[in-house]
Amino acid sequence: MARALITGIGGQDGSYLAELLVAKHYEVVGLVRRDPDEDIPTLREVEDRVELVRGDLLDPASLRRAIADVRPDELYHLAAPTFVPASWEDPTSTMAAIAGATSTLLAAVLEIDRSIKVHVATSSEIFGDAGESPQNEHSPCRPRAPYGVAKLAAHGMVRVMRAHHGLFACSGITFNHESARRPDHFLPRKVTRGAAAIKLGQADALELGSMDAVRDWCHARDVVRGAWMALQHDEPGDYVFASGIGRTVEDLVTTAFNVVGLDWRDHVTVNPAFVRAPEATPPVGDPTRAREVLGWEAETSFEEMIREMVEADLAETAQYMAGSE
Ligand SMILES: C[C@H]1O[C@H](OP(=O)(O)OP(=O)(O)OC[C@H]2O[C@@H](n3cnc4c(=O)[nH]c(N)nc43)[C@H](O)[C@@H]2O)[C@@H](O)[C@@H](O)C1=O
Repeated sequence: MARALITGIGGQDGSYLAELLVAKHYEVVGLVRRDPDEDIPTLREVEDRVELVRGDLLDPASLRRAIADVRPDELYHLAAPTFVPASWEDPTSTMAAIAGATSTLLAAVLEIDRSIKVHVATSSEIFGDAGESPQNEHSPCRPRAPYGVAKLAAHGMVRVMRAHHGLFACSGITFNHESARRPDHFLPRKVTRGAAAIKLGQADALELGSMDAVRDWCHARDVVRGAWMALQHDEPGDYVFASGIGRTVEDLVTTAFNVVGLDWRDHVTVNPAFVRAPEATPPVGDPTRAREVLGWEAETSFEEMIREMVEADLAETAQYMAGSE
């Protein structure tokens, strides 16, 4: 039985990956920052089938210990701070938690067991003002925020540890990926939750930022399947995981409000507090390499994903309303 260690198992991506690996009969161990005995709602489907160990991205010894104790065949490094604007508030700990932790894990693999296959979740934020769109694995990288700089350092560490030491290490350059497990400070969940609340009379307005910003959204389930596929290939490599389609915030809002049969124009207002500096290069991914080398493609369409999220939020809001009656 293959054994996998997932950092960030309690997050959106970690929980979907845990479900995938459990279904494939892996022994799954997850690294969590909090008390492993605490309830982690995202892991309800697999809680009896995964083991949790404690570790903190800012505590290198805890990361090394996890590798040494678990001795996984495959390491999926997904844990990281993820909200891009927050990286401006504390660039130093952003670098430590993303670039520092990735270096620590790769060095630990080298020292403890260099046969461990490693997948590191990086990000489309490494491209920033790339000057070309869509972006592929060879596009220029000019990140625009400390988060992207830190992810680019992590991506670079994967590449040099692979080239210099021959580690089986892969960087998954993931564009935006979503689900009903996404926290609602990210746009898609904020919109689907807002549309559900408005539909059920729990709110009447939704404040957003830039309506014309472009993103390439796909489902988190698809992205984590790509991570697994990368580690099953004969050779390690880097892959863009994306739908390949750019959509605006307005497209997303329209799709979500259509699910509940409302016109977003009656409810959405722009709050400058949520507006970010416009991007010169639209972040849209070119997943050709993942498709040609791994046979990967996004299976859930954008519309299906948004519908799934809105329906989950309608159910959750209705449950909350029933509980507070
Ligand atoms: C690939 C990358 O993907 C994610 O980062 P993100 O793209 O910053 O995600 P988001 O959902 O916060 O913003 C998406 C877009 O939506 C615009 N937008 C408009 N109005 C609101 C608004 O009200 N809230 C938010 N959050 N965004 C808004 C906002 O300006 C931006 O253009 C993370 O997973 C990150 O970890 C990662 O790696």
